[in-house]
Amino acid sequence: MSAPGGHPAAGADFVVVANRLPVDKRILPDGTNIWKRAPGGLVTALTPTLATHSGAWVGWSGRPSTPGEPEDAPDIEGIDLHPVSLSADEVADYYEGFSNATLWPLYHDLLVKPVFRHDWWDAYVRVNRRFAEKTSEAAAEGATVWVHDYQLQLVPAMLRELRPDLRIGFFLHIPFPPPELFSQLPWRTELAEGLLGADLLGFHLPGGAENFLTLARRVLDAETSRGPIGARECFGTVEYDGRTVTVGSFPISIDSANVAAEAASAQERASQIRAELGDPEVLLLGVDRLDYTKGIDIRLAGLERLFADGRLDPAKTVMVQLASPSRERVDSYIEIRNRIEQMVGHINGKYGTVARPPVRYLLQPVPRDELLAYFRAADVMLVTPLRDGMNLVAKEYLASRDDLGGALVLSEFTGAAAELSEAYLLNPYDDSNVDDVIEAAATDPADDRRARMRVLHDQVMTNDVELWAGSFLRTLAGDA
Ligand SMILES: Nc1nc2c(ncn2[C@@H]2O[C@H](COP(=O)(O)OP(=O)(O)O)[C@@H](O)[C@H]2O)c(=O)[nH]1
Ligand SMILES: O=P(O)(O)OC[C@H]1O[C@H](O[C@H]2O[C@H](CO)[C@@H](O)[C@H](O)[C@H]2O)[C@H](O)[C@@H](O)[C@@H]1O
Repeated sequence: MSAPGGHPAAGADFVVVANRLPVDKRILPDGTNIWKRAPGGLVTALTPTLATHSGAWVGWSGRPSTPGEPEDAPDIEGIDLHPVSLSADEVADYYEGFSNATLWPLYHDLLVKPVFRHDWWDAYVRVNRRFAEKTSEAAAEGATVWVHDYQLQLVPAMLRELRPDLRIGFFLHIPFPPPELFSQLPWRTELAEGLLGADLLGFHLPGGAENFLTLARRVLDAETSRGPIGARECFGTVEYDGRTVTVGSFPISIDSANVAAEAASAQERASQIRAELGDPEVLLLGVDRLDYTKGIDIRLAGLERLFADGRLDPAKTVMVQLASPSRERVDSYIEIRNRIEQMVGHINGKYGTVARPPVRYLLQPVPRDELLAYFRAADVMLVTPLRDGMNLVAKEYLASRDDLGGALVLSEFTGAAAELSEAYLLNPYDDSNVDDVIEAAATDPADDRRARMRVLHDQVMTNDVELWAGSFLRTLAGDA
């Protein structure tokens, strides 16, 4: 049924559009489907907000569709889900290709060389259009639509063309690079124009927002504001196509109160984990998607040097690395996996005993309650990315520690470092700094570590995901 304007009368007033639905579709051996809540930063961040807004979510199920297969549309935790189908070729070209072998490395400091392919770009345009059309069908007249992330940068302009009645926000979850890097893209003009279809463009950090303003001036010759941007304040503007687009910084966070409560109830399991690991003097922990941006190799190399130099004792130290498989068919992900597994084997072979390898490595996601028990058990949390938009793991660790135990080692090259200055900050490109900081976090007096944790825990409890989503949506509504 359509409203007078031709838009769905029963559509949602608030629609989230993201590459992934907040669930994964799994096919059981008997051929039936089940939907499971998916891991990942965006999903974790938005689920509580959507549940309170009773909105809709447009996204991909995480599996390629077979031609002709109808997509079922489940309703999970009060959210109306609208699946977008991708064929196996589109998964290869749009998701693994243009999103994760072109844009991802380009936006993460060229840590690997981006691949520029016209057939991938064509698939990106086609899939973005499909998302825009699906969103247009799901949104009620005058609805607010919140588009997310680098996979969907053309959606704001495509959607505006289809539905000028909508209020459109866009948030980028990864860093926005300096114009010097972005300008390598053969399709830089199209992407910048795609983003400017939004009413509000959000970035984690002021630096990302300022990079975008510079780009709009250089690539589109647009008129922009020039003053500094602040977190959740001092917004910038771009005048484009007869409209004013607002640009701002909104550092994402987590559902802190829930994480703290769930982690406190995992204390018994945390003690059990330490016992299972042989009650080490120092328990170091890493939790990441297996991605070359995360610096898993950086922390392993640091650990080996600390063992080699006698600064940490391999008989009394255990490092647990929980890695979730990610983008497994992309070459650079295959390479980093091989490298990490070779390093783990090398350290255990050289510094372990048969009964007690110092590194315990898992390549599978663990259940949420188990993850929180690991946070609660760890003496030192190692977050060492070479570049990371925010890093929610760091914030989850801090929220988990209402006992004020533990210590956070945090790379300066994460978005989280901008807010968490009491962490043990390190430069992952400086080997001796890596070693010094990990050693300090493991051996500093308990009172010093506790004092840092008190500030950091409070910081994350105050700046939670409600503040992030609320400040973005108020700004989008023009109420900021
Ligand atoms: N349940 C579960 N969640 C995980 C696991 N590994 C990572 N996560 C979650 O995935 C999210 C990762 O977000 P973030 O650190 O921002 O990095 P991203 O992977 O680049 O989005 C966090 O909410 C983690 O708790 C795992 O093994 N199990
Ligand atoms: O969907 P995947 O390809 O499996 O990847 C998972 C998510 O990874 C990225 O996360 C980013 O968003 C986080 C929340 O803002 C942020 O903390 C982190 O620094 C980013 O890397 C990606 O941006 C998401 O789209 C993916 O769903």
